[in-house]
Amino acid sequence: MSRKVLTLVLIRKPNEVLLGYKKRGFGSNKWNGFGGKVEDNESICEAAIRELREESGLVVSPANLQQVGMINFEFVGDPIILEVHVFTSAMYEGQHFETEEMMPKWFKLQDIPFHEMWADDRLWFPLFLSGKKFQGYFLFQGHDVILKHTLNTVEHF
Ligand SMILES: CNc1ncnc2c1ncn2[C@@H]1O[C@H](COP(=O)(O)OP(=O)(O)OP(=O)(O)O)[C@@H](O)[C@H]1O
Repeated sequence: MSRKVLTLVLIRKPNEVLLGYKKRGFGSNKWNGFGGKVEDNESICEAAIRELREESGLVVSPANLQQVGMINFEFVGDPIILEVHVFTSAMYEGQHFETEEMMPKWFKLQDIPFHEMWADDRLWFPLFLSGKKFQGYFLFQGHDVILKHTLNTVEHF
């Protein structure tokens, strides 16, 4: 088993969250936060900020980035575990814009499109939205079916 470290950033307003519609690559045609692979020369936080900027145009400073989750994903038949570090910020600069990879859009919390998101999101978003920190593990069969999972709140990262 090897690991790939990824980031996921969810920008919040009191009653809204910014999601991006992924137009290509892994998780395409799904709404998700902004993120991607951590490169060799950067920290996980640096990668989170870079991916957010590249995919949405928004800029967040390290002081405003809070880690809220850590999730390990395993796919049946795939030896690579995805280790996703989930961050949030309520402070940002810039205007979001559409990029080659993502189409950003604000969603009211009651209108989050879970039916067009990764199946795990429906399970952990409620923790994130209520301000809890969490750690999870999901075993997927294909991209739609969760065979088993664990999800626990944690005090801090
Ligand atoms: C399985 N359940 C899942 N649920 C929620 N989110 C998931 C996820 N699995 C992956 N993610 C996120 O999807 C993005 C993929 O990023 P991905 O396109 O692979 O990265 P990156 O932009 O570096 O790739 P390219 O440079 O285009 O190859 C990245 O934010 C990652 O955290």
